Amino acid sequence: MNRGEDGHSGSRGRSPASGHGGYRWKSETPVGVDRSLNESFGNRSSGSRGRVSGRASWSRHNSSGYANYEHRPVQAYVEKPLQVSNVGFVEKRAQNDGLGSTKQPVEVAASKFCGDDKDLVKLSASSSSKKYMNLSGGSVVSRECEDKDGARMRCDLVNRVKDVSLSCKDSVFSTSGQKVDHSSVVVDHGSAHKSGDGGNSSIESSTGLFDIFLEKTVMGVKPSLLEINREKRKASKGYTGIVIRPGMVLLKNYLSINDQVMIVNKCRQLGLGEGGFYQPGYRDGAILHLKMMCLGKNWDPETSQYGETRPVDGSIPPKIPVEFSQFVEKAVKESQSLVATTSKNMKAEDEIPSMSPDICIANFYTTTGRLGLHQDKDESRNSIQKGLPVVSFSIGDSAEFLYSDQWEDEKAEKVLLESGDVLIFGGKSRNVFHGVRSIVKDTAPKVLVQETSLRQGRLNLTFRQY
Ligand SMILES: O=C(O)CCC(=O)C(=O)O
Ligand SMILES: [Fe+2]
Repeated sequence: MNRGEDGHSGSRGRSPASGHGGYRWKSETPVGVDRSLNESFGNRSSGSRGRVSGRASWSRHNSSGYANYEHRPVQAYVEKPLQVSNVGFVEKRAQNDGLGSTKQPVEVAASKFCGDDKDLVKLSASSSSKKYMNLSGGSVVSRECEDKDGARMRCDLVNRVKDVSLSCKDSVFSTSGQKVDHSSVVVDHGSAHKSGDGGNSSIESSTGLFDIFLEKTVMGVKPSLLEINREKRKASKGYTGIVIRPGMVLLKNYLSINDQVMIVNKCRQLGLGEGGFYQPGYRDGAILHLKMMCLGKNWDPETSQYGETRPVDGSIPPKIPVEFSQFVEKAVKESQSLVATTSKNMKAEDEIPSMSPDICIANFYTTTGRLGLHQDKDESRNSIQKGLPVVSFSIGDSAEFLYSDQWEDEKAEKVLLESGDVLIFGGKSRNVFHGVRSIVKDTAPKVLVQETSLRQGRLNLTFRQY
């Protein structure tokens, strides 16, 4: 995978290029080095690369199970028949995953306007405020999902969220083996904001790993009932599927708040253990504008290769939690059935092939984080050739996500990825250039922030099959 944070050779590198807001994408290398202008290009020698110091000798820990975490079904909605604006009425198969969905038909209401701005699409179920996306030839499918018993579900949501927080709270240990007590930790987005990107928790300072939680120091402002109710309404509406382009599907509002809380808590727990969140950097000394943790296999930005250990500290990446993989496989199935309703000439499986993730790259972007245009192409040749999709979860603050067939941000299309969105790109879009232009501050759901101690910023998980 070439991860272009400030565009390291089109891979997940970073590449300075002419660009928006201090972003430069093009570099001297053909495939994407994206270094920010204020970063040092030199310093190839060992030394300060802004990453965790030292090679800790990690003791193996059992990261595979969810012994301390009880995951419960979350989809308490009834699916209805599916309708797509320019495709007509289609019966939609119910989700089948044992994660709690019902097997009733689903109705999907679609809304697409073509005004002056061609292909302006309203995401009708995405939020209470109007959100528009500029899509070329995309189609939108909005699934209205109702809970069987609205009141009960809302109650359940709050209870489940609490359960998740509690069970995760109990299972969090610092790497020194000390149990971390979060009973006194109250979310304070206000103070998180004040401390900005520089804030860190006491655990972070003692381990050298990046903590995606911030410990509260001052009593924060609690979200208003109005805000909480708005978010609950949004959560109970279900998700909206959008075919952005062949092979690329966006499932808006796909992960429920309690799924997000579970994922955040699990990532925080893993992030403070062996192979946890650290500051990645390139061989030339440039750093990525994000913190990273790999699950399953390690992706090394210095070599653009996957391996079983992380060269910078010898750590072994934690396994991908089984619940995460279930979400991914289910999301891919959903995207396939959406594609089946919209593309007449292609089999959905050809457009977005199925996959079983064995790699997850978790990125945490602080509010100044970004990632330059790049292609994900360090997976096996077979995986890339088959177009096995990359599945991306967004949690926390929203991100301006760019995608393009070319390695030029001026030509890139933009879509806002909000908390709970799942983006899938495989098949013809497997090699799409993509990146994160910016993080939109203070846009994380208040309930999520209240129920976890997530910092300001964005957690992104991209799943792949090697
Ligand atoms: O954060 C995102 O949405 C994209 C992340 C990404 O492209 C990567 O990790 O390769
Ligand atoms: Fe990527």
